[in-house]
Amino acid sequence: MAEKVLIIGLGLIGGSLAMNVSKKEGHLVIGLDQDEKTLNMALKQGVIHQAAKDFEEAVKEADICVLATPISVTIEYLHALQKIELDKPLLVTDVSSVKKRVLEAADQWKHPMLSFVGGHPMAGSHKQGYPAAKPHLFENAIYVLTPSVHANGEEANRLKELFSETGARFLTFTTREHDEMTAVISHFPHLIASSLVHQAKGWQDTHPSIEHLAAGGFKDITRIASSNPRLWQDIFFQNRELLLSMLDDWISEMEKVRGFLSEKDSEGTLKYLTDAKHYRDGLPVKERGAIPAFYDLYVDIHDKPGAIYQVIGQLAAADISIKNIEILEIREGITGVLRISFASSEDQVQSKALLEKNSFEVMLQQ
Ligand SMILES: NC(=O)c1ccc[n+]([C@@H]2O[C@H](COP(=O)([O-])OP(=O)(O)OC[C@H]3O[C@@H](n4cnc5c(N)ncnc54)[C@H](O)[C@@H]3O)[C@@H](O)[C@H]2O)c1
Ligand SMILES: O=C(O)C(=O)C[C@]1(C(=O)O)C=C[C@@H](O)C=C1
Repeated sequence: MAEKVLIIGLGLIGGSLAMNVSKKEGHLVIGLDQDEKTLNMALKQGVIHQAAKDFEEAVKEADICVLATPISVTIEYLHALQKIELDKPLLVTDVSSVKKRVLEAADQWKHPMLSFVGGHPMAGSHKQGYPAAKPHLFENAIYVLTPSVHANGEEANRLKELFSETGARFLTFTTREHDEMTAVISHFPHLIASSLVHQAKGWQDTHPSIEHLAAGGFKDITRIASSNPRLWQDIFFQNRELLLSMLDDWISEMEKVRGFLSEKDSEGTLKYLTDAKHYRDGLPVKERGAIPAFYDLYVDIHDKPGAIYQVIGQLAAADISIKNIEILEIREGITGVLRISFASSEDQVQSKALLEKNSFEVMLQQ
């Protein structure tokens, strides 16, 4: 069914969703953003069909409204929506990383025309704004739906249909389940990543070379510390109670690790690391989220001109398409590691065989 879809907030997430919705036959995408440059860019690129000037007018025109603004702003919009006189039904959804207060606001609605199904695509980036948006951001990602008390299954199905071009997989959870799980696998890790960066920064004065030693491991684990601080401050405060309780658990966990080291408990330490490795290695890899979505190969390369070209040139000659490429670690005069991601395991296995035939050292991760 053709729908008029209003997307408020055309940043990383809203812009990426708009790129998918505007591909759908017959759908009219209306964009609204406080940043005029963003709005103009999206309009110029055909990602939205109309730029709205007035919230109330745009809401009255739409069949579906997607709130893709910072969480506190989304909650303000939810309060504002119930004051608008509508003469046709409006299905509202959001993309917020924390759901408790969002659903509290929507559950309070007494408006006969309004219904709400919360949404949260579990994919993103440390980058922000419309320029970082991309249509394939949600490919293979989990897209969590959290229906409000007034919503029915049909409304969730309308959203699944609306976002069908994203390639995401939909799962429904209660608000509490969602907020607990995202606190564990997204919000708390973010807090730890920022604290690790602070720890390194603290050692910088006494060890000025420390920044040059920050290689693959540190960069991998702290990438998310480069995200938009304002957005994450909002997320931390929206999920404050759960994060406080997780900080207490973490402090006891660190006491346990401290005990292994102070007691020279090598068996305990080995078991701790082994258990973590087994759990981490068993996490699903074909979904986006904590673990990359693609099929990865790790290729050892030498630090000399043309080294990377030799690898990708051979894959190109064999007509194998690469989804992503990243230099994980390369130090002057020493070998580095190239992480190449493929969309299918066939491409991954074929590339491994090809590169090994040409004397590259390759490790496969599935
Ligand atoms: N960044 C991620 O990785 C990620 C992933 C999933 C969900 N989310 C959620 O998505 C939402 C947006 O995050 P983002 O990363 O896209 O941020 P962003 O900064 O890239 O985009 C936010 C957009 O909202 C606009 N905006 C802000 N206030 C507005 C207002 N009052 N009216 C209209 N437009 C306004 C901004 O101009 C900007 O274009 C947040 O609620 C966040 O929790 C983020
Ligand atoms: O990839 C990243 O940079 C992200 O932080 C994405 C991430 C995550 O924690 O996985 C961040 C917040 C979201 O609500 C969903 C996804």
